[in-house]
Amino acid sequence: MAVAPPPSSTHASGADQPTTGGLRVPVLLPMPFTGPFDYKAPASMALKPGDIVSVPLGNRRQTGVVWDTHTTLPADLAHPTPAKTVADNRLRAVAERLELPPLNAELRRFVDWVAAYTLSPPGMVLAMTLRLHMKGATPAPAMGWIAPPTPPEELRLTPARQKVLALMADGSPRTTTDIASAAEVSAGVVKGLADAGALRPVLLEPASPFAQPDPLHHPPVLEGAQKEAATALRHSVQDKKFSVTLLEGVTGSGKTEIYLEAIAACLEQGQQALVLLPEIALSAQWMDRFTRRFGVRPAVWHSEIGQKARRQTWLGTADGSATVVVGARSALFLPFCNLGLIIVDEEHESLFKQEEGVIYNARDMAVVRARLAGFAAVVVSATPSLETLANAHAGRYQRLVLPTRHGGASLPQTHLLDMREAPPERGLFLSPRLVEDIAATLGREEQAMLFLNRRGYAPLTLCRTCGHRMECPHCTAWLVEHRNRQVLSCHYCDHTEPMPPVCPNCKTEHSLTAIGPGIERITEEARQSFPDARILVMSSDTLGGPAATAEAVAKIARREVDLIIGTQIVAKGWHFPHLTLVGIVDADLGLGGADLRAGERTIQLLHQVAGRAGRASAPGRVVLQSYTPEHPVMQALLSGDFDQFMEQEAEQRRPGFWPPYGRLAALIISADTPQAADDAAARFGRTAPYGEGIQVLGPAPAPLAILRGRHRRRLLLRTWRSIAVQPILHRWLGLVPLDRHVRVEVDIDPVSFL
Ligand SMILES: Nc1ncnc2c1ncn2[C@@H]1O[C@H](COP(=O)(O)OP(=O)(O)OP(=O)(O)O)[C@@H](O)[C@H]1O
Ligand SMILES: [Zn+2]
Repeated sequence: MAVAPPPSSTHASGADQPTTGGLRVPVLLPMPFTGPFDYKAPASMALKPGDIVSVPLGNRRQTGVVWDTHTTLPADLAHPTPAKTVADNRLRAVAERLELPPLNAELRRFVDWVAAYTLSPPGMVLAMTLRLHMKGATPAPAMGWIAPPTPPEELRLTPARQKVLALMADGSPRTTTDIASAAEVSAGVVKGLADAGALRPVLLEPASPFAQPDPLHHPPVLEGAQKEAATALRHSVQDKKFSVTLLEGVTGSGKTEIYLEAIAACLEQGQQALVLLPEIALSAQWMDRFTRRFGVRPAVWHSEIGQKARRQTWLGTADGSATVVVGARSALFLPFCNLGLIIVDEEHESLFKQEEGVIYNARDMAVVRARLAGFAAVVVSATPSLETLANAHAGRYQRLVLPTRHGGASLPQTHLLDMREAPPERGLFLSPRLVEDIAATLGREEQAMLFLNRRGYAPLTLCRTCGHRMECPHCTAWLVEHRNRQVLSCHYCDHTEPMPPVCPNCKTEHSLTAIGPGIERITEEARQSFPDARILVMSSDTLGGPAATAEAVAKIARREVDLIIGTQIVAKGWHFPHLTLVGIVDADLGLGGADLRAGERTIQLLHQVAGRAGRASAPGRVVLQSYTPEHPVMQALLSGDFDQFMEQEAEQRRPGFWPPYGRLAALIISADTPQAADDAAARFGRTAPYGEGIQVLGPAPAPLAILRGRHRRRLLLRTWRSIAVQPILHRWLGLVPLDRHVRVEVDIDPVSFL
């Protein structure tokens, strides 16, 4: 049941006063309300903006944050909510100020900004910052022992006891466990000494779990372009001003090595650094690299670290003890107290876009956080997005380029295999020429990799008798066969069903047929072609988590694997020195559909996979299987001229004001019934904004017309770059009353058009 919130008052204007004394204070709660609520602050609490407090809400207690009494948003984004002032005598009082570090002004402004930009309730953005359970968040201090200057007179001294007293003679406090292991005695000895009065209990400061990275631990030797780039990055950090730098370089050119120098500069000036990776769970090798450079591991933030680690890292960023954090996009909302640098590695990755809840792009919001707080951001890629390239061309971003691979390694040679000329045998998917190439590679005792971005055995199951297709009952999607688990499953929702023995439509037996390949099927084919090869399959189905991934990567490095078969996981920045051949099973996949960025995204992904080949002394080869070798994407992969391809992309997008030359915002309307969805979509269509430089496309059924049982319609607002979409959207949304069953999602700068 919904709790009736206390009446709200968002102070759209007002003096910039500290909210001390027995006053009313606005408190932002991590919930989908339009703004903060007013509470009464007992004078004794002396509350200030940023303090984390517990307040009554309905008949519960809720954690919230004392918010600012005025907004600092630019006019484009400021969206004043009508202030409904509650009489003083009806205000409820703040219950308690929690013993937690307050959220600083920088972070509060960032929360407001992201909320306004994405049209999300500010409380939902705050929720991403407060995502730890606040209860009991201060860890209990540990107990330890200290030796008094003189031991008690009648102490019986055994050899074990002497060892302990010798250890403790330096006067430092230690825990029982530490004493027992350092003096090589049992815990009983420690207890005996304590009982005899030879050790006294002390409270230990809660130890920070974060060791400090040492910028001088193991610096690399840099020359030429690497040295220039590292120097430029160091300077932008040392400037302590807002700047964005694009660090662009071919795969294996040392981009990671170079941006670690920016982190070193940041550490040298006593500031914190944040590194955002698209898939932190896959970062085993990255962690090792960091450790080699700085001597210790960084703090890590992603959805799979436990509750305790989350709490420690959250507190560590707030008190400054966590100096370098590497994380997934949500790390952007950690309460850093002294952040001086954000790095976004693989900035072109669509995984930086969060598609649920608060819909935001972590790459873009990282730049916003850097701008609001005045420090350097670095975005890194071998194949930068058109958005970032346009920013570099316009001079908004500094651009640094590493043109060659490190250590004399050459870029892999690319071969286009025209599948119309060299088709595989019926029912198979690897061209005989690719099979020969793999055989030759394995014969030289080098490693090969097959890439196909499709999980499971087959993307479609069809009845040969009646043509029935196995579809998800809840989504507009085919069911994907997973033969290892003997199920059909939907890749858009949780639906999974056993493989039926007969066609559910015509009841014919043995008539259901797998159409097309997934990596399970490619693995089956590879096992037949290379019965002696040691094959490792890498996909989210076979790699349970970060530990399993790390183990798989270690196996490859130890050369216990000959052939790697994987989905996009294999593209992720790995450095496999013995890998010399990469075969792309279906280079055309991903080019179908009407996605604005299909070409750009395909070239980025395939370039990255290709970049795994030949990173050490032996030269690498990449074989692309394609039915459309004349396609500009294939030709660009063949020539390696990424810049020219991106220029052509730019020319195609410019005239129609497609991003980055215009702005997009999508409305996704969903409802329980097609009728309700159509009605609501039509109302949005009728009230659509218009004007010079403003256009609305749709409504139209979404490509995923049904998702988890909800019927979806889309509208797309496209404007000139000079026009802010937020005020237009606010007005538009205000014009259309919706009934309870209809939901509207706003997606600013959409990446997915499904
Ligand atoms: N100056 C250097 N000194 C020693 N080793 C280096 C240096 N520069 C790069 N390397 C090594 O070369 C390899 C490739 O470098 P790195 O992984 O940084 O490249 P990258 O551009 O980030 O690659 P990718 O885009 O493919 O992920 C790594 O093993 C790295 O340790
Ligand atoms: Zn489904």
